[in-house]
Amino acid sequence: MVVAAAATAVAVAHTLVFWLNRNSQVAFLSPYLLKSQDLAERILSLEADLNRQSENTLKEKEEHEKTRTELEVKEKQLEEERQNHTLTVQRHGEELERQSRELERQREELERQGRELKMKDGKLNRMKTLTIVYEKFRQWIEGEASNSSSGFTEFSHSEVDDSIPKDQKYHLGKGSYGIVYKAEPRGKTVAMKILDKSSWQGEREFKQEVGILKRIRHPNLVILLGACSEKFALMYEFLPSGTLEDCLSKEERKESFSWEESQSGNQHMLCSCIPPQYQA
Ligand SMILES: Nc1ncnc2c1ncn2[C@@H]1O[C@H](COP(=O)(O)OP(=O)(O)OP(=O)(O)O)[C@@H](O)[C@H]1O
Repeated sequence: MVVAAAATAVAVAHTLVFWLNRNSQVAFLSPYLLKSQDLAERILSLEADLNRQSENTLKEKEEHEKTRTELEVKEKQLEEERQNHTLTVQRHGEELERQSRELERQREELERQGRELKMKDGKLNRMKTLTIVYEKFRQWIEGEASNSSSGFTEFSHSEVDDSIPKDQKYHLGKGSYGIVYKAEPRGKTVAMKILDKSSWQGEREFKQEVGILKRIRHPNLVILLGACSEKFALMYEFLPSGTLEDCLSKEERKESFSWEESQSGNQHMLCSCIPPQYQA
């Protein structure tokens, strides 16, 4: 505004000087008018400087604004990257924890399988020993001379039928394979077991079994005195002292045998049946 006013004043002064020079009437005013012209030019130059500076400042301001915006964008990006990084680290941590739990579970599973294998191994070894013992036992049975079965009697169908007692008091008990009676075929007291036919495959199997049983001699086993293959009947020597259960309860042994105990019992009994030369 000031500059415009000065410029106007200068223009007016010019016109006035021009007009005065032409008319040669106020020549004495010329030095002042010239000074004021200089002043006006300097003002114009200053104004131009100011305009330039103002433009520069504007440009700088725009640059500054641009840089600030860029910085803000970068800052935002960095923040997003930081958050993403934090999330990734957190996910990795969780994944590591999950993997470590899984490893721990697999380790425990391996340990459990190891224990199971050890147990199976032990059982397998016992079974192997038992198999060897049974095999030796079989060899012994097959190799035994038939004279060991001396005293064995084949009974007829009718002899068995006739000796089955009607009185319930001669009914000794019932096992998994049949009923046992106290009977007296051919005047000899025996425990006669009539096998349930459904529990046998047939006569051939029965005869095979009898062939083995009649050869066995052991202090803890009853002797098979006779049989009848038509009736599936087995005659054992009669034991007057009651059942095994009675004996055990007398000894107040209430707990049952474990699998291992019964197997080692079987093994011990079989071993003691077999002569030393056949033993494993
Ligand atoms: N030789 C015997 N002398 C006296 N009683 C006997 C004789 N054999 C068996 N008994 C009686 O008959 C019952 C049944 O015997 P059995 O041999 O049929 O079966 P278990 O040995 O008791 O069982 P499982 O057949 O299931 O092994 C016995 O509990 C016993 O009371």
